[in-house]
Amino acid sequence: MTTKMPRKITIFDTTLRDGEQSPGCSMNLKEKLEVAQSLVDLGVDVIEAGFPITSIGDFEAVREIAGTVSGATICGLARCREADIDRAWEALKDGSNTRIHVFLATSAIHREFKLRMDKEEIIRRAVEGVKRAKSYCDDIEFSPEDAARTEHDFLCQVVEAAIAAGATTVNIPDTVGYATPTQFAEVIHMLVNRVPNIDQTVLSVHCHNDLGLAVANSLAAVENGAGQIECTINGLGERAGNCSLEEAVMALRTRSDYYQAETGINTQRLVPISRLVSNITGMVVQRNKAIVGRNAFAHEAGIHQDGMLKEPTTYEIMRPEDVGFTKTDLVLGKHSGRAALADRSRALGYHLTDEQVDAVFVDFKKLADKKKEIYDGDIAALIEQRNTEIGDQWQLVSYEIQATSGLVRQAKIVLSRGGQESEATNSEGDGPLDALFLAIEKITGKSVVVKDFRVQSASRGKDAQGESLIEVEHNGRVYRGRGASTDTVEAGVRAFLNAINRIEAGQDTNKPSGAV
Ligand SMILES: CC(=O)SCCNC(=O)CCNC(=O)[C@H](O)C(C)(C)COP(=O)(O)OP(=O)(O)OC[C@H]1O[C@@H](n2cnc3c(N)ncnc32)[C@H](O)[C@@H]1OP(=O)(O)O
Ligand SMILES: CC(C)C(=O)C(=O)O
Ligand SMILES: [Mg+2]
Repeated sequence: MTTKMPRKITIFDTTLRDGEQSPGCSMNLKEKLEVAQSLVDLGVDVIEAGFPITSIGDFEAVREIAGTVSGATICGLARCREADIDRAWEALKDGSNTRIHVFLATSAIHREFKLRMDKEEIIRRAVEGVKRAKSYCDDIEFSPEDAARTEHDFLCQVVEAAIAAGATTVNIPDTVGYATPTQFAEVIHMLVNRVPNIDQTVLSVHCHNDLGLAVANSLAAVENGAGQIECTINGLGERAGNCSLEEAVMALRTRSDYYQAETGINTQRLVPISRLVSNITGMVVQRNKAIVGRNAFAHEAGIHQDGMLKEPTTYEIMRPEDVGFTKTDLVLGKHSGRAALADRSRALGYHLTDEQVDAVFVDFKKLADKKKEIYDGDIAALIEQRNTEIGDQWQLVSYEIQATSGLVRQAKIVLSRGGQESEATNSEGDGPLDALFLAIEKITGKSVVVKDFRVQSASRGKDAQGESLIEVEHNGRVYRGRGASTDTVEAGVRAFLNAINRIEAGQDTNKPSGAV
C-alpha cells in the first residue's frame, strides 16, 4: 500500500492588514511588532504587515517588521498605482524575505461603479502593477479583488495576464463573502483547468465571512488545488471578518485523512496568540468560538462528562493541549521570581526585554500582595497595561469618590505628568466613573464622548482583576483605552486615561500611530 504525501498549504496571515481594517482594531507600532513576532512563533509562512501608502504609521510598522522580524515572508499591500507600489517597496526593502501584494478589482460592479474602468484597462493596469512590483522584488502576489463575483472568462484572462507579468502567487478573494463552498470550489477548479500558465504560480484564496462561510469556502478551495490560505487570528477582519486561521489550520490537521494536506503551524501557539490579539485589539473572543473559545473544550452535561472520564475521544476530536490550552493556568504567586514571570510571559506569546520583565515584575509583586493567586489572564492584563503606556503621559496618582446610590457628592482625582501633580474635583456626573472622567477632562483639557465602555474579569475568583476597555470620540476620531486593576473603578479610570493619552499621542483607531 502506498501512502500519499500530504500537500503543504502556505499560511498567509493578514491580521495586521485586513484584520486591522476591522473597525476599532488599529494597532500601534509596538503592538504590531508584538503580534508579528508571535506570528513567527506560530509558524505562519507569510505575514501581511500592512498597506504602506495608508499612513506614516502603517508605513513605519511595515518597515520595522520587515527590518527586524525574521522567520516569515513579510508582505505589504499596494493598489495598482505607481505611488502605492513604490511606497510598499520603500517599506519592505530592508527585509530579507519580502513580498509585494498588488490588487485590482475585476467584477462588473467594481469596474463600473468604483474604478470606472473597462475590462481592457483593468488588464493593462494589473499587468503594469505586477511588472512594476516585479522590478523591485521577485515574490509578487496579485489579487483580482471581488474575484468571486467576476465573470469566469474575464477572471481567467486577468489571472493568465498577471502570471505572465510575473505574479508568483495569484490570490482569489471572495471580498464580500458572497461565495458558497460548492460554487467557490468550482471557481478554483475552473482556474486550475482553464488558465494555461497556472502551474507557474501558487493559487491562493482570501475569503470573507459575511455568510459565515469563510472557512468552509477556503477548505473547499484547498480540495480543488489552492495552495495558500489567507486568514487572520480569531477571524478578525473587515465587516464579519476573514477566514479564521485557527479554524482552517485545525480542520486541515484534524481531518488530514480527508484533505491530505498539512501546514507548518505550531498549533500549541494558537490559544496564546488568540489571547494576545484579543487583548491588543479589544475584540473579545466569544466563549463558544471553535478552537480558541473558553468553552471549546468545556463539558458540562453529565453524559458527556461520563464519556470524557471513560475515554476523552468520545466527545473531543482534538486534544486541548494541541491548540495550547493548559490544564490549569495557575502558575505564579507572591513568592515567584523574575525567571518564572519571564517564562510564563513567553508561554503567553509575549516577547519582553529584560527591562520590560523588570517593569512588569514590579506590578506583578504589587498585585500578588493584593491577590491570592495570579492567573494567566492577570499576567496578560499587566503586560498589556504596560504595552499601552505612551511616552510623556498622564499618570494616575490617586482618586477619591463620595457617592450614595448614584448621587455623586464629590469626586477628586490627582494626576501627574513629567513629575508635576495636578488635582481636580467635580460633583457632577451620572455616577462615580462619570464624575471621575469629568474631573480628568478638567485637568487634561480634552473633552470626549464615551462610545463604548466595558469591564470584564481578567481571570477568575472574587479578587480577580477587572479589565476595562473604553472607546471615546474626540474631534470626530475614535480612540481606544485599556486599564486593569483589582479595583474596577480604578480599572475604568486607567482605561479612560489611556484613551486621553492616545489622543495626545495621535493614536486613534482609524489611523495607526504616526499617521498623517
Ligand atoms: C478589499 C480590501 O481590503 S482593499 C484594502 C482596503 N483598505 C483600505 O482602504 C485601508 C487603507 N486606505 C486608505 O488609507 C485610503 O483609502 C488610501 C490612502 C489608500 C487612498 O485614499 P484616497 O486617495 O483619499 O482615496 P479613497 O480612499 O477616497 O478612494 C480610493 C481610490 O482608489 C481607487 N482604487 C481602489 N482600488 C484600487 C486599486 N486596486 N488600484 C487602483 N486604484 C484603486 C478608487 O477607485 C478611488 O479612486 P478615485 O479617488 O480616483 O475615485
Ligand atoms: C486586498 C484584497 C486581497 C482583500 O482584502 C479582499 O479582496 O478582501
Ligand atoms: Mg479582504
